[in-house]
Amino acid sequence: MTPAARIQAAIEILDEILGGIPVEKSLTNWARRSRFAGSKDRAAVRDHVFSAIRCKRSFAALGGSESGRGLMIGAIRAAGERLDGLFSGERHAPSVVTAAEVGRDFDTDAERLDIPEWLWPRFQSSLGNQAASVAQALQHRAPVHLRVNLIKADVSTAVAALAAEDIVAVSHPACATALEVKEGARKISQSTAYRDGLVELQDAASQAVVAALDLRPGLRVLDYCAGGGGKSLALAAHQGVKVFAHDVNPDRLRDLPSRAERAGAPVELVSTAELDQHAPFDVILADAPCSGSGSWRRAPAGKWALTETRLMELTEIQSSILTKLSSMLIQGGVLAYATCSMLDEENGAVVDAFLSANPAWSETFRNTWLVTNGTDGLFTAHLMR
Ligand SMILES: C[S@@+](CC[C@H](N)C(=O)[O-])C[C@H]1O[C@@H](n2cnc3c(N)ncnc32)[C@H](O)[C@@H]1O
Repeated sequence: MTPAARIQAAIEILDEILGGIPVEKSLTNWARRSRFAGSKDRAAVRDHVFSAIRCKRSFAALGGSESGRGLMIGAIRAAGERLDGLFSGERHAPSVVTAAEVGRDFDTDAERLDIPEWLWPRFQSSLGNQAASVAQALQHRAPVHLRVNLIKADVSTAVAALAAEDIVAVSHPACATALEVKEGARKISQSTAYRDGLVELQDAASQAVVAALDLRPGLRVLDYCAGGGGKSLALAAHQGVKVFAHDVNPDRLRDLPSRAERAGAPVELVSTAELDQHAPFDVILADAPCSGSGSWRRAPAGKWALTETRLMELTEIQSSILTKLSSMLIQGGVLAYATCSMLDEENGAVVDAFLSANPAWSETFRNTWLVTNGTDGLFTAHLMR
């Protein structure tokens, strides 16, 4: 496909997404009806689509409309590139840009920074003078990080195994097990290093949330909101630690047994009904459902889907999870609260409200990771009674 044809494909996919079709579904639909597209074409179209969703407000302003075409015109203007070679009207290329398709100046900072207008004041109160740089970081794609699975390999062995398959990875400062992939990211899932369980795809700050726990042999650890199980596997990579994985939606745990098998990291799945018979636990990780604001680079549609009402609902769910889990911990155990959000309402405010309502509890650790430091944005706090 020519560069112009890739843009035309992105325009069609974006129109579907703006019409309400989920991002991955729309990309898959396009790939199915475009058998002529090679893997490089698919990757390039995907990059166009994700970039346009991350920057939906600013590209729409620059491109003159919130349509697939407007977003792609805005993308090209934002990159300072010429439109005429791409919007040529030739075969498979988008039609020539008309005089009506003019861009305009940004109305607000939130529009320039691609944050929903209602959210910008909260973003500023959470992040202070870092709000603008964090919002700018969210306009760009996330790096690819790996976790070295210490059950199978040490860091240098994993780096060498990846290098043998033309995947260049270097240590990331956020966590001792974290690697940042510099070259060959698209080869990871087919690589022997990945298939043999030497490495897992996992953001460095997600690894750091687990590394912040003092995990010793013999501890019984519950990952209460295990989801796909990324953190369960990181927990289970600690020798002698017994990991129980739970999720209110058991479907989300579906792939965890095969992932645990590949990693050589035993994890026991626990249903909601079985929790009481396994309690109390020494450590509970509550990686709570949240806005996902710390991972909006990877899942940018979430940035535009979030509403004030949903944010309020999430904070209520977060608080209720903490309250529920506080009765499942041994005396002297650690309740670790975590989110992949950078909004104070979901982080410090939830923990502070819990501590005010439960004076026997205290906080022993708190940290926030911001996207400006090259990881996803995450928060964690350790609570003890
Ligand atoms: C942030 S995700 C977990 C991500 C996962 N820990 C990981 O590292 O990949 C939050 C999870 O919480 C689950 N969840 C939502 N509401 C819940 C609730 N009330 N109790 C327990 N889990 C819940 C969701 O199904 C979702 O899988």
